[in-house]
Amino acid sequence: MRVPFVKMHGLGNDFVVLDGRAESLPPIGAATARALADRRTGIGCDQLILLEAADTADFRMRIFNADGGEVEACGNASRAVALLHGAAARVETAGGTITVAPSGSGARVDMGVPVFGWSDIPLAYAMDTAAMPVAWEGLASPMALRIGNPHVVFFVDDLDQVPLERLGPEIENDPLFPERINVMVGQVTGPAEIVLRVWERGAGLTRACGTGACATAVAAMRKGLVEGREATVFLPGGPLHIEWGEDGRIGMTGPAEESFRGSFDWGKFA
Ligand SMILES: N[C@@H](CCC[C@H](N)C(=O)O)C(=O)O
Repeated sequence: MRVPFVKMHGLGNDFVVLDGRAESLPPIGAATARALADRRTGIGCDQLILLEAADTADFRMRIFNADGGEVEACGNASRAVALLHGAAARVETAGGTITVAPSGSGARVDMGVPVFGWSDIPLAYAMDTAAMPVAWEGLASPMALRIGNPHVVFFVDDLDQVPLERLGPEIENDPLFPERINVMVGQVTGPAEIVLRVWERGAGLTRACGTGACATAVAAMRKGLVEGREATVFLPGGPLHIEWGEDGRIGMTGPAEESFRGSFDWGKFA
């Protein structure tokens, strides 16, 4: 059986998208997701995205990291999926229902409301999530929050000095984070500008993370590191515009692109 796929990306954070909305696909588990995501022997991507029919939204988006783990949210894939769908839509995810709307060569996504409670993120024990009393070498006093998925955000004076490829996996897998965590390191470079590097849970260093950009902008706003409630977050793959409305909801606007379409032999990956 051959299964069609669309290869897409948002700022270089890349996806294999399988569309099971009209005709359902065979069940996908961790091993299949890992095999498809493998850049040497599969199609290759940071996340595998599965679209399914839904009862209470226009459709459902399921997200698998390159390590095979199914997770709750993916900001960049939300924009890619908006482009693929071609119209505004309510999209059910494991992290909550989001609203996507194509805009120019990308999309705006209503990412919902951030969550700051330690047990909701979750952390292993109670602490102040706005200034956590923890450090990994020079990375200290981060903020933890949930944007559908869990993030820990550090701010530093010089991003180039941070060995994220070494500290990222250490922090991701620290017992303080029972569901592991996405690790964001930001440097504020202007009244509404942040430069961000990303270590993603289950995917490692990526060129961009949409939920991570939202988490970092909200953390900077909460800490008073930027002025107002809008910021541009510059990732290795390019910028995202983030607003945090007075109603508590986060808006994310940025590009997405289709790279190519193809099909694969299901039996090879099942
Ligand atoms: N690339 C994504 C986030 C994907 C999921 C994340 N690695 C997790 O494990 O929560 C984005 O653009 O938000």
